[in-house]
Amino acid sequence: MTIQLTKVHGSDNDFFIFDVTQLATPLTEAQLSQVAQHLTDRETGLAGGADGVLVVDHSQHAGVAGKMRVINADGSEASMCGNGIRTVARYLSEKTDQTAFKIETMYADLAVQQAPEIATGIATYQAEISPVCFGAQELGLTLPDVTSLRHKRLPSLSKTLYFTAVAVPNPHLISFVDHETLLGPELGRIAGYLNNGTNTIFPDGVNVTFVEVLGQNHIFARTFERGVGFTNACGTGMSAASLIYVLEQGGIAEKPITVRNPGGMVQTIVHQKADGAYWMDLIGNATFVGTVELTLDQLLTAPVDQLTLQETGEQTTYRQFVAQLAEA
Ligand SMILES: N[C@@H](CCC[C@H](N)C(=O)O)C(=O)O
Repeated sequence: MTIQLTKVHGSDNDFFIFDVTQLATPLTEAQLSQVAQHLTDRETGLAGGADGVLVVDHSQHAGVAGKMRVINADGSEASMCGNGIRTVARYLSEKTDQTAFKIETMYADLAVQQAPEIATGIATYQAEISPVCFGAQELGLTLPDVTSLRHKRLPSLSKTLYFTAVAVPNPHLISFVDHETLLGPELGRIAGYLNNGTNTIFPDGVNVTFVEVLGQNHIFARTFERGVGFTNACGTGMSAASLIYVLEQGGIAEKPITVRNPGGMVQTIVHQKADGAYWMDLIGNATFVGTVELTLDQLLTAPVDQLTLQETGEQTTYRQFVAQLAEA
C-alpha cells in the first residue's frame, strides 16, 4: 500500500498534508507523532523537511467537509494552524468540489473559503481564526495571581518590552518592537526560554511573535513557534498580532491589515461579534509544492531523504511573488 502526501505552504510555513482516510488501519497517536518527527526533520526528513504535518480526516460533524489536526515538527499537537488551514481548505475544496465550507479543528468548526488571488497565479484561501481568549487558563499561563496578560512588562523576560498573551485558540505572546529588536536576538532568547519545558510562566510553551508597525494597517510579524522554532510565518501568530495591533496600537478593525512576514505576506481582518467576542479573517496563499508516494515503512521509520516530490511548479510563481514584495 502507498500513501500520498502533499507538500504545501502558507507564507513558506511548510507542511505535509497527510490524508489519513487513505489508510486501511488508523495509526496510533504515538505513530502520528513519530510520522511528524520523521518526515519534518530538516536534515533527514522528506523533501527538505517541514514545520509540521496536517492530518486530514473525515469529520463526524454535520455540514463540515473534513477535520484537520496539527502535529508540530517535535511531534506535539497544536489546537490550530492558520497557514495550515488555508492549505487544507484548498485540499478539501478540490477533494469535495466546494469553495466555501467548514473544517473541524480541535476547538471549533471554522469557516473557510476560496478567495481572490493575492497575486497573479497564487491560489488564495481565507480562514476564520477563532475562538479568541485572554484567560490564563486557556493560555497555559501559570504566573501566580495573574488571570490575563495585557500590555504588561515581564521583568524576568525583558526589562523593556511589553507583552500581551492571547489564545486564538493556540497560545501566543505578542510584543510590539522596533526594527532592530524585530531582527535581533531577543526573540530567540525569550521564546527559547519559554519553550524549554521547564519555565514556570508557560510550562507547555507558547508561540512568540515580535511585531513592527510599518504604517497604518501594515505590520511585520516574526514568530518563534512552540514545537518548531523560528518559522517563515505563523498564521495564528499574524492573526493574534493583528488583533493586538487593533486593541493596543491604533490598527483599524473591519479593514484589511497587510501582514508582512519572512516568508511573504497575508491579509487579516479583525472582527468583533455583538457579544464582544473577537475573531479574525486570515487571507493568504495556499501553495501546493508537490506530491510524493510512500510506503507505510517510509512514513514511519525507513529513510525518506532520497525521495523526491512530483513538483507542481507553483513554487516558481510563489518565489516571483516574494521577489516582487521585496522590491515594493
Ligand atoms: N504555524 C501555525 C501554528 C502551528 C502550531 C503552533 N506551533 C503551536 O504549537 O501552537 C500557524 O500558521 O498558525
